[in-house]
Amino acid sequence: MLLTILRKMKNRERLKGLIAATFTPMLANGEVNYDEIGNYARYIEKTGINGVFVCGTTGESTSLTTSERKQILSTWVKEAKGAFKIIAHVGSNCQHEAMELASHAQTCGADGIAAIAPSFFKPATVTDLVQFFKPIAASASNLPFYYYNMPAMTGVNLAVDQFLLEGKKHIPTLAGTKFTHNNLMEMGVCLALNNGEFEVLHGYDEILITGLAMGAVAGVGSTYNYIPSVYQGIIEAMQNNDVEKARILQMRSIQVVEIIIKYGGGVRGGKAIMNLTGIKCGDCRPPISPFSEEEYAMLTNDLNNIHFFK
Ligand SMILES: CC(=O)N[C@H](C=O)[C@@H](O)[C@H](O)[C@H](O)CO
Ligand SMILES: CC(=O)C(=O)O
Repeated sequence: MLLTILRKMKNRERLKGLIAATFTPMLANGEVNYDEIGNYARYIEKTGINGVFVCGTTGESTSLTTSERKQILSTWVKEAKGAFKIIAHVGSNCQHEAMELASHAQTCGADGIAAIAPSFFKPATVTDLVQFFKPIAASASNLPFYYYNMPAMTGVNLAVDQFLLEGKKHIPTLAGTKFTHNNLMEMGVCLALNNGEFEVLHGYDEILITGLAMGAVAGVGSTYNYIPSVYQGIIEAMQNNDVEKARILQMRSIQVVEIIIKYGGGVRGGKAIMNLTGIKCGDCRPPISPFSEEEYAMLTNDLNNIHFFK
């Protein structure tokens, strides 16, 4: 059994390119708009994005019930029809809920799972974190497991390289980390471990160029949803050693990120941009406030000023 898992993990396909962190479409009454996921999936397929990261930060997982998270994931799997990869975020402050989500992700046909650190009661040590994740990963024993590292949101800033090394001893499916942090030294150390044993998925879109420079080959991001060609261009330019071109494109992404920050960040501002680009994502759930008509007008104006729609 363990040997089979280890063999499968060794031969697994590594993630490459852009993985869009999906927004969760919502109706005016605050319910999840499952019907829109089909349009969303066809849009993703058209853009050439390599995969989606479902119900992460951008998908407002912490504002969803476990049963909603399951239904959102199943809908994505159904609508993707195998055209792109599906990584299910199963993290929760409640280990048992995360285990339930992980087991569901495997049953419904996701390609991998990821989990963020618990952030109310925080793990004090790397060992605590490994022990927290162990049964979660084991609940989807055929799927690669990624540790979603995001200290700015969780307040958990344990050494990721140590987590990977210690985690591997207890979590046979541990594939790597989704690294949403500005500590590029730590990122480099993770990438270099055991001659590149672990996948390190780049986190912050506005500095994708730096992650690629360190050696990352895949990224998970919210703005990939609406400016995929900018990031596809950055990846291509870096592959061609055209740093200057990559930098120009990265500055383009920064212009857009500056605007979303003005409107409350990647989740709130990003969801509003999705609405403007034609995928009906609606508003966020409380405590993130709804977007007013005035704000939509201001946002459109800001985006026009940087020729976003061209
Ligand atoms: C908080 C959050 O959603 N982080 C995302 C993923 O790591 C990023 O894609 C950011 O949204 C993006 O880099 C804009 O800051
Ligand atoms: C961006 C990202 O990784 C998330 O939404 O979780």
